[in-house]
Amino acid sequence: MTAQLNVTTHSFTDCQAQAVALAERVAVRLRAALIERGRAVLAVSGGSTPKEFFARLSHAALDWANVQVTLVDERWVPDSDERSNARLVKSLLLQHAASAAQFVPLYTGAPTPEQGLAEADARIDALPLPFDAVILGMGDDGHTASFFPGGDHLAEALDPDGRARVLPMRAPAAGEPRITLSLPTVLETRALYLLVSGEKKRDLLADARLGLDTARNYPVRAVLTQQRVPVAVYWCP
Ligand SMILES: O=C1O[C@H](COP(=O)(O)O)[C@@H](O)[C@H](O)[C@H]1O
Repeated sequence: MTAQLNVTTHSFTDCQAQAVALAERVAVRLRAALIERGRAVLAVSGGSTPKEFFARLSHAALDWANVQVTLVDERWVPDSDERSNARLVKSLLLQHAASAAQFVPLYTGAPTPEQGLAEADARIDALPLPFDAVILGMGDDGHTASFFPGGDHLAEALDPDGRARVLPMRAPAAGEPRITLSLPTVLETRALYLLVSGEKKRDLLADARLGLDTARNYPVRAVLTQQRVPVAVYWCP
């Protein structure tokens, strides 16, 4: 018998509505965590898709001083670089009400992610996991976090029983070297969201979920088929 897949999809007619809905959902999650535990932990992706979501969430009325925000993955560049995911988060999410949040970067300033790994690992280890919410994105090649097709640490990163919290990642399509939370770390969360836009990504997700043809090998399939945490896909055209 095939196990029931753990994925629900929320489709929106436009991307503003998607961003508003996800920001409201995540704010509810963070507020609940603040009431229950006095603190909240959020991990977000970079790239271009979450911009509007970040802008919306930055205005959420909640006790941001007790919220820690980190990244699902990072390009190994300083935040002065336009490719930096930390730069994106600082410029769009950690603004307005959310400027009081504590940001925990993955980039350490070491020359390579391999050399910065121990420090990045210690930063994640110091967080009061599980995360209250993790926001994933997805590239056109089926990568999510920095789980890139052909990545040098892909198998280790996707190992459901792997012990590494963070891993370096180098891949032909990744551009610069990366650092990424491993799949088990991504799944150590009370809520998991996958924020995507466009018909191409919608079709890619459907193929990956079903394991059709080449989509069988898309790294995002590991997230869609795991049974640890329900996945809520937020999609807009
Ligand atoms: O490189 C990255 O790409 C993915 C997807 O980005 P998008 O531009 O297609 O939205 C992102 O989720 C990841 O965090 C980032 O490092």
